Amino acid sequence: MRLFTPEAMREADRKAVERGYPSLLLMEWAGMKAARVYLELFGKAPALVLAGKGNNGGDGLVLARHLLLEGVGVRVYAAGGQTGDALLALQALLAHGVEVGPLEEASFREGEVVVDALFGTGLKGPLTDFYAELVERVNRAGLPVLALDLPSGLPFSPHVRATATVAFAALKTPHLLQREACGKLYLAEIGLPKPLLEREDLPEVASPEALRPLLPKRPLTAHKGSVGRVGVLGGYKGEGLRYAGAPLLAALGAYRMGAGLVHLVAPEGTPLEPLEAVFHPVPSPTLPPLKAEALAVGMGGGPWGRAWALKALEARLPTVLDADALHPEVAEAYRKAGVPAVLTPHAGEAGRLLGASPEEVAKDPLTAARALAERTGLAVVLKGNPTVVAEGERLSVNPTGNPALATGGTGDVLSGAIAALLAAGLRPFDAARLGVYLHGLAGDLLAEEKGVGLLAREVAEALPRARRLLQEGRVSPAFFPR
Ligand SMILES: NC(=O)C1=CN([C@@H]2O[C@H](COP(=O)(O)OP(=O)(O)OC[C@H]3O[C@@H](n4cnc5c(N)ncnc54)[C@H](OP(=O)(O)O)[C@@H]3O)[C@@H](O)[C@H]2O)[C@H](O)CC1
Ligand SMILES: [K+]
Repeated sequence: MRLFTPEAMREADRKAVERGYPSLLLMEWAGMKAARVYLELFGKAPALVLAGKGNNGGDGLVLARHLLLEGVGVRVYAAGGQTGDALLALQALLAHGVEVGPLEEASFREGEVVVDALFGTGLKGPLTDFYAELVERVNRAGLPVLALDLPSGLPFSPHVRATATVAFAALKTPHLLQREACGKLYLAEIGLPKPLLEREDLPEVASPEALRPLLPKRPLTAHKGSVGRVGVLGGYKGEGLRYAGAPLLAALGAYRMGAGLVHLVAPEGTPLEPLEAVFHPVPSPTLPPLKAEALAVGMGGGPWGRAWALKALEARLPTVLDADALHPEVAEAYRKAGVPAVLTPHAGEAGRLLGASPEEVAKDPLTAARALAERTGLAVVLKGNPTVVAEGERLSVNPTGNPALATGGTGDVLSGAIAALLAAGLRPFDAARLGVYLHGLAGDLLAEEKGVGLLAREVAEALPRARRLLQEGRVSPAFFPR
């Protein structure tokens, strides 16, 4: 599944028509599928449909007709000046005897659900005047809002804040970068010829179908030395022990992602946990002899972070570099040595590596992740909402995860988990996108059970469940394709 820009989507639309596909069919499917989502979410609650004059409005007029046929009360207000398919959709609705009022007269009534069909991918700039006010009125009305294709106004402000959004044909960048405005996301297939959606040049949205084949197999003859051993190097012993738990959490993440054995190289005095690890207490950053296929480095390293990373480099093993190991000279040393590595910065750390502010990075994580991958020549996991994985030209946007994961130590668990996948033989880009996906899914499972207040170790503990769901093809998708 690819992440489209609104322009790329319009291009696909245009190409379908060039191939002879009747665009009215696309609109009919879009409106019909959106009506289905409406019924699923809001049952027979009456609808207030607000339709613009373009094709997004046309989708809304189709939806109104399908809701009417299902016995749902509809009040429809539309902009004037429809042409083409949108005009046909209007005529079809009028033929059913539905009154369509001018948008200027739209009013909100208690108990109604607003269908936002004002603007979709055709918006050319921020809304102003009448439409800016209308969008603010929608938001102030306090009614549930179902947005068609995109909450109107995105990617600019002001924009509608929807309860749910039905994306047509493919997800578009605002769906993931401005997810807050979209509410619950649905993806509706509307009959576009498949090849038009296969755009290798666009970022991938990580999907269960794409990731499942990457899961490391575990043969009957497996033993702890054959499924991937991980070395965790981190921690700091200076003014007191700071973040002493970080390397331990990475070790847990590695075990829970299926590592056969985890070596824990940490400062003397670090608690000897988890019991299953092989402990190497050291006075300062060193690389003791250990049998491993991958390393996770830097967690809780404080001022030792750089030293840990440069010592670890001597092993010449695939390595996850996190937190205090994230320095430009470290990245450069790994690139020069040709050692495969995965950098796992958050926006602040990525900003430090790129010479940009955290806000700039967070605003456009796709560009930032790509720039960092290009600059370092390494795989990059840019953690955030959404988390973006980049390597060379490839970009993967992760759909799993939720704000409950914003708690100390979850990043350490992720480092260990990715290292376990590297140790099992996955390439950096694949280990990164699979690790990120499962880590987010583990967080989603927990958030559903417990809400906010998770502990990082619980996220590690939920990894096997997430992995099994993916393995067995039972992940209920973040967006519901239908
Ligand atoms: N993906 C698909 O294959 C299909 C998508 N469909 C739906 O169509 C919309 C896109 O429809 P389009 O007609 O291209 O555009 P919109 O409906 O989003 O909006 C176009 C109108 O908006 C006006 N406009 C543009 N910018 C502004 C602005 N800043 N302020 C006010 N008005 C603005 C524009 O007017 P112009 O006079 O400037 O041209 C248009 O009138 C897509 O999102 C889907 O919902 C199809 O239904 C099925 C196939
Ligand atoms: K809309």
